[in-house]
Amino acid sequence: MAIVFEQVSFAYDERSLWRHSALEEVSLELGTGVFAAVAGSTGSGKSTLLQHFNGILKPTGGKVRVLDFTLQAGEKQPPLRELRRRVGLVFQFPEQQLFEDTVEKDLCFGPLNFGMGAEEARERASKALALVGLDDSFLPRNPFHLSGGQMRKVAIASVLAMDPDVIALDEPTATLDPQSRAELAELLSRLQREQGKTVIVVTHRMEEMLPYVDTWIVMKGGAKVFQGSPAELVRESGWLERECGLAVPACITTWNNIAARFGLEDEEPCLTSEKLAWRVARLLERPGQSIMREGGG
Ligand SMILES: Nc1ncnc2c1ncn2[C@@H]1O[C@H](COP(=O)(O)OP(=O)(O)OP(=O)(O)O)[C@@H](O)[C@H]1O
Repeated sequence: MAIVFEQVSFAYDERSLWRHSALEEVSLELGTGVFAAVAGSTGSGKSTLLQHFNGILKPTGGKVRVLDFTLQAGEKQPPLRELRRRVGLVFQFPEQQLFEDTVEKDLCFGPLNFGMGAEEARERASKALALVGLDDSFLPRNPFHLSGGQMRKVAIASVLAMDPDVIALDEPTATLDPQSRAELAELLSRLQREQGKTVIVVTHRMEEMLPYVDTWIVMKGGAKVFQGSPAELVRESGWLERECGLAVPACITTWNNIAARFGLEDEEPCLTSEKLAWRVARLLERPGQSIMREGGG
């Protein structure tokens, strides 16, 4: 397992009057090499959960195991430097990730900090930049003078430059244009499929990640209320939408309607518009079939 949470609780300002509980006894397991996504309404604890993956936050109750590292409430913490080399975390706001006056320095910071030579660090920087669709002309630029979308891509590249085993990203597609959003989802999927990376994405836009995700986690009020495959998510989507404020993608709702109409509940759901269109076309080829219910409903 890449990540195991055992009854993990976390409270901000734990010892003060302003104590605020953000995670409540969360248990979960994520296998090595999975593509997982974390959904849930605003304030449900997604970012707090993610920040436990590389020790930015440490549990105030329970135990977190990430790769070979264990973070346990009340126990001595493992060396965080090595944990952070192997688990890259892309923050919700790129300004939290970038601090140098050139993109090159920001991208080389991690590799240099972990002992690489200047040339290798620069190669890593250039490669990571290319992965997110930016060329070397960005290297001398000030990251704080870039557009919001470019800045986010640089923040993602700064994590990729470290070549971590686990990549955790907090709403990475926010501020990206539609094409860049699709390219990023595809890139993350490639890193998972071709390089065996474990990828975890916090997202409010479930539809973007639907074709790629193996495991969905849904948070509510600091608790994990759901973990399952895409097919299980589809089956449970009604109450997740009602009870957890989840913005269930239109293709899930459409699939559920089609599955109910044609008795396909046991079939693997079609979760992209292309697959849905193809499946509906096949259904309509059946003799005497119509997509409309009798009476036009
Ligand atoms: N630094 C902090 N100090 C005190 N409380 C905090 C802090 N950061 C977050 N919280 C609180 O912890 C709870 C969980 O916040 P968190 O940011 O993890 O939620 P989230 O699901 O990621 O929300 P969003 O979708 O809006 O980013 C919220 O009630 C939030 O107000």
